[in-house]
Parts: sequence; C-alpha cells; structure tokens
Amino acid sequence: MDHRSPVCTDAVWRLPVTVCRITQFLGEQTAGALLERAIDSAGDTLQPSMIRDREVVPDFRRSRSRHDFAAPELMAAIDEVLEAVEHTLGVSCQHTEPSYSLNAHNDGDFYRPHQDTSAEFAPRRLLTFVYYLHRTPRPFDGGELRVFDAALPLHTETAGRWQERTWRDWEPEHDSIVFFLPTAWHEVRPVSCPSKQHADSRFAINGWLCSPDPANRGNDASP
Ligand SMILES: O=C(O)CCC(=O)C(=O)O
Ligand SMILES: [Fe+2]
Repeated sequence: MDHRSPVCTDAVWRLPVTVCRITQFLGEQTAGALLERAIDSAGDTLQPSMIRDREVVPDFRRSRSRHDFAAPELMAAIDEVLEAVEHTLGVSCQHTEPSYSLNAHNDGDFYRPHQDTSAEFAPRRLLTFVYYLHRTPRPFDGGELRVFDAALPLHTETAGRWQERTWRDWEPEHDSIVFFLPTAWHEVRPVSCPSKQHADSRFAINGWLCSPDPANRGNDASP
C-alpha cells in the first residue's frame, strides 16, 4: 500500500488571521475628547516613529509618535472587553501590562509589512491593539490596516511568496479598535491627506499587552 500523502509537499495553507474589531468603542463624547487631546499633541511632542523601538527607517515606517500619551479611559474600556477578546483570539493576558503610544500618519505616511513581535524582538508582547481617531468627515484617504493571511506550513517567514499573498483591509474608522496577535503580518497602507494639517492626520493609539518583565518581579522567592 502506498502511504505517501496525495497532498503535494509544496502545498500552502492559507489561513485568515482573526481580527477582533469593535466600532463606536468609547462613544461620541469620550472619543471626541480623546481626539482633541491627540490633536493638541502637536509640534515637537511628536517624534519620527521608530522600528524595533530604536531605529528611524523612513523607507519602512513614516509617521510620528508620542510615547508619553496617557489614555486611561481607553485602557479601562479595553479591560472591559478583554475576556471576550482573549477567548476569540485564543490568548491569555493575565498579569499583562499595557505599553502604548500615540501615532499620527499624515500625507504620504505608511508602515510596511511587519510583525509586532518575534523571538529576538519584543517577545513579551502577547496582544496588539490599535484604536483609531480622526476628524469627521475623514480628512484623509488610504491608511487601511492590511492584515495578511497566514501561509502554512511553508514560507512562514514572509507569509508566503510575496506576489501570492492574500489579505484583508480594515478601515481605520474613528472610535474603532482592532485586536490581533502580534505575530500577524500587517501594514499601514499609504495615507493621502491633501491638507497636510496635523489635525487632519490619521491618529491611532496603539500598543500591546505585555507579559511582566521578569527583571521587575518582586523578590518573593523562598530561600
Ligand atoms: O496604525 C495601525 O493601523 C497599525 C500600526 C502598527 O502596525 C504598529 O504601530 O505596529
Ligand atoms: Fe504593527
């Protein structure tokens, strides 16, 4: 009897990546106030966004960020939906700590395909969230969040041969939030913002729930 599988050894499985998206997340009033605060973070408080937390690489990522932007109302709302999100994405975020920043994409800005975590880089990130804010009507075009389907078991490094990739685009709609696993390949499509005004940017508060840093753990080990 021939035990060889009839499935070709080059077969590629294409699996959609689950994204939890919630619209009208904070409601008009809270989202509006948060947008005003984001807009007020103008000028020198925003710095060129970095990759791998330390490098500015304008061919790969072009936007501006602020790392000391506090959004406790958003964190409280995330807490509220976390159990359902964990269940849907199959991840446990117990004892995690949020780490997040404010990001503004204006005319010509983008973020090329990447993962938010890897074995060498930021392995403590367990869950990605991105909360979007913008003026109404939306003062920019593009800027979709593109999430690539996984391609298994081959080519996992780049989620399949580049030309054969498949994906789904998610609109960065005001007061919506998406959650996905930081291992997912994703990108921010180029933004076109004709006015080039800071207030017309595509704003996002984006970050991760991270497992605790072992270095910060209290010294509670028994002798
Ligand atoms: O703004 C977005 O839609 C995603 C941003 C992103 O991928 C990141 O900051 O790692
Ligand atoms: Fe990302």
